[in-house]
Amino acid sequence: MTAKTTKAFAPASIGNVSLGFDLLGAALQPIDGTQLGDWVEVTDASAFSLSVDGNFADRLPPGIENNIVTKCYTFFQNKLTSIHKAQLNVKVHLHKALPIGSGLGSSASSIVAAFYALNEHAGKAFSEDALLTMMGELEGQISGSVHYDNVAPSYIGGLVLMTGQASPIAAKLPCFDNWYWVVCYSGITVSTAEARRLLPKQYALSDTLDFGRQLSVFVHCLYTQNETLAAKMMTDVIAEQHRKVLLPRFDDAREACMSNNALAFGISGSGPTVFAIARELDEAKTMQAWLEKEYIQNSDGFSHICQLDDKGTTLIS
Ligand SMILES: Nc1ncnc2c1ncn2[C@@H]1O[C@H](COP(=O)(O)OP(=O)(O)O)[C@@H](O)[C@H]1O
Ligand SMILES: N[C@@H](CCOP(=O)(O)O)C(=O)O
Repeated sequence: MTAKTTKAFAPASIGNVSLGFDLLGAALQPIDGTQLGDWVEVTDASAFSLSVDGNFADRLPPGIENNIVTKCYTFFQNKLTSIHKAQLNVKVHLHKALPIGSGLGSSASSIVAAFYALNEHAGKAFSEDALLTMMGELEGQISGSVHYDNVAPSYIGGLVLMTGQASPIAAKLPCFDNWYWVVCYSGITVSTAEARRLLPKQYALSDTLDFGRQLSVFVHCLYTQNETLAAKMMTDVIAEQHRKVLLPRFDDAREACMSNNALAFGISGSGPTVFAIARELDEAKTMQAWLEKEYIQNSDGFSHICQLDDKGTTLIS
């Protein structure tokens, strides 16, 4: 008899989306069909083990105990035992396709794929919010504080707003179906935890007023489909000015994309990936060509033209 196997794919994501620090995130699907994200496979076995492959597997910390997927398994198993008095005897395989410290929600993608596959394998033992809480907890262990703006979109798909409540933790928003999201990973590494330490502990009242105004007007625009006003709200008063020092050629990249009709441009998560929004595919291609030539720093870098991935995490075969 063949052992039961469950395999889940979790897409890359843009945290913050410029105007929603820790509160807004978007899941990505390259338009050329590339699978931009990690997958995790769980198979019945007598004892836990973790194997890893994929383009960025060799950049993971050595030792399976240091891989976030092992920590996900332990965390899930403890919850399963304490709440359902059950045991999940499995081996786990991680396909690491997303570069680490890239600003594309790399750790989130591994975490989400792992929890999703474990939960499906355990017969959907936990609800969506219970599982999302676990994902946020593990993401917090990596970055130093719990934030859902990568795990939530990677899990449920689309453009997602965090509620700050235990249930629902996240709400999917409408967006503009015609938008192309051009992402470019420069190839260097930025630690999310370190990029968070760069931020001030307190902000000026004027910045907090701008933050609240921008996010609320943006959400209004999504529901009224006012693309022009929505795009005007997409600037970052919280993180960009403090983090862009870590990103060589960030200002040049903004200038190049905006002068090619980008609706918005910003840092994806904590960077170094940047994103630009284009209304037309030929404009997206022009921005991508510039970013590939000028923003990428080494052979690890890449760029994709994406749309929002509305499905989020899915089972794959
Ligand atoms: N499966 C994994 N995927 C990504 N990072 C992992 C994984 N397991 C452990 N790590 C560690 O977690 C940290 C992730 O760093 P972080 O800057 O948060 O990356 P990202 O922003 O790409 O999620 C790194 O220190 C990395 O070595
Ligand atoms: N809101 C977080 C998002 C981090 O995203 P990542 O992809 O860089 O891990 C932050 O800005 O710190």
